[in-house]
Amino acid sequence: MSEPKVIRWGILATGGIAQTFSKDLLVNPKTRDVTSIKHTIVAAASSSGLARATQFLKDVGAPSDAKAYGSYEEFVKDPNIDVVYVSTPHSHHYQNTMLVLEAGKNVIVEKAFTVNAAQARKLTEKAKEKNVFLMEATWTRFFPISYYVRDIISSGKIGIIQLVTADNGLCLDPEKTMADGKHRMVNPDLAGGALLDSGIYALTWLFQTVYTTLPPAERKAPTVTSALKIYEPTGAADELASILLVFPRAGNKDVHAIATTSLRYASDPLEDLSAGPACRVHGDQGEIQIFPPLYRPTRTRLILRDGTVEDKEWPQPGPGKGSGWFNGFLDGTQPEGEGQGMFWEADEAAYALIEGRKESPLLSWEETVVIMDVMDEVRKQGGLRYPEKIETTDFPVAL
Ligand SMILES: NC(=O)C1=CN([C@@H]2O[C@H](COP(=O)(O)OP(=O)(O)OC[C@H]3O[C@@H](n4cnc5c(N)ncnc54)[C@H](OP(=O)(O)O)[C@@H]3O)[C@@H](O)[C@H]2O)C=CC1
Ligand SMILES: O=C1OC[C@@H](O)[C@H](O)[C@H]1O
Repeated sequence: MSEPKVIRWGILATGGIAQTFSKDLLVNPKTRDVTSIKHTIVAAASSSGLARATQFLKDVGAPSDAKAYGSYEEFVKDPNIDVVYVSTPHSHHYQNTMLVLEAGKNVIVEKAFTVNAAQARKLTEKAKEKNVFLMEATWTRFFPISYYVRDIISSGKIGIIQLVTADNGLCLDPEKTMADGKHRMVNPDLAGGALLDSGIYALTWLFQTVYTTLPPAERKAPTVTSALKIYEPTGAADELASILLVFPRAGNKDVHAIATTSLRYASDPLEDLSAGPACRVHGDQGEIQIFPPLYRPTRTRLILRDGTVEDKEWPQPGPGKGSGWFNGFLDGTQPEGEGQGMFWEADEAAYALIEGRKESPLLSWEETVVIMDVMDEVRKQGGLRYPEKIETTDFPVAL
């Protein structure tokens, strides 16, 4: 058997999710039956200084020769990096990713991809110009459970899709846990709010079931009707979003799709799945249900009109090596004995690099831009605009 191809990662920013992602990168791929590739970390950069980057590399167990940088600008010049993972707050994605692209490097960017669609378009144009790989790192798309759900729909098992509902509610108690308003979840300067942070997962399920499952030529952007509730303590971030999308389809087969998201209620209040599914894809022959949390679901139920009921569990493989941020990320809990699941998106990037692809068919540049267009429209209808310095497409801008 040939040796696995090693992909050399650079980590831009050293916060919570960067730790989880980096630890997942270093999980042995054989634990998920992947043998053709392997990931390593060759560099990390922190805007907080060299010491922070050095400590980060130690904490995540990176190889001892991985290089620490105290500035993003120096880091992007490192010739040893094959691909960069950008994990700053939403507000910074555009500036940081443009910096990486200008340096001619491949890059994946945490969700939400950018603050707005204009920024998303600029980044895809730049990736095209530089002929490099670019992908929104919405990890859930690349889980085996997502492949399964998309396949169920494409196979026609549940018939013609009529309606999809998806809810991602995070019960964060923001006035208590983020009382000073500086946390990225509620801070307007960091493009905080439910929509961009957790609403993206509800939208991900709508899009990957209704849009991604069609051949690209048949995909049409949806119309948007929505309501937002503003989080009053910080004034310019949303705490609740309700979105109705109508996806046009030929032959009177339009699909209605509803996404809801919140910082105050949980999709699964007892965290035991007793609240039922968080996403339901209704076809005229049955439905596929996905249980919460929608950012990291581990259970599906298929119900067909012929009486079939099929429950499936989708535990994440590999050791639980992450820092434990999900299920509320504030209490540090994580399912015992499970991997986090961030390695799937890294694998997707690795395959693309090896095959010379510049984007992922599971989340194309075009689809990312359409999703950002939807979020722009929701913010427009809800009267939510962030500070100009993070909405701008000017580059470089110091934030
Ligand atoms: N995929 C997933 O499941 C998750 C994704 N995310 C996404 O990851 C991104 C980061 O989230 P998370 O890791 O929780 O955030 P953190 O606040 O924990 O980390 C963000 C990091 O960005 C860097 N940074 C640069 N400038 C700033 C600034 N002005 N304010 C704050 N941080 C700054 C800092 O790193 P440094 O000092 O080293 O430069 C900081 O540690 C977001 O896009 C979020 O939506 C978050 C959680 C889960
Ligand atoms: O991306 C995310 O997924 C899990 C949540 O806990 C977190 O708020 C969010 O940023």
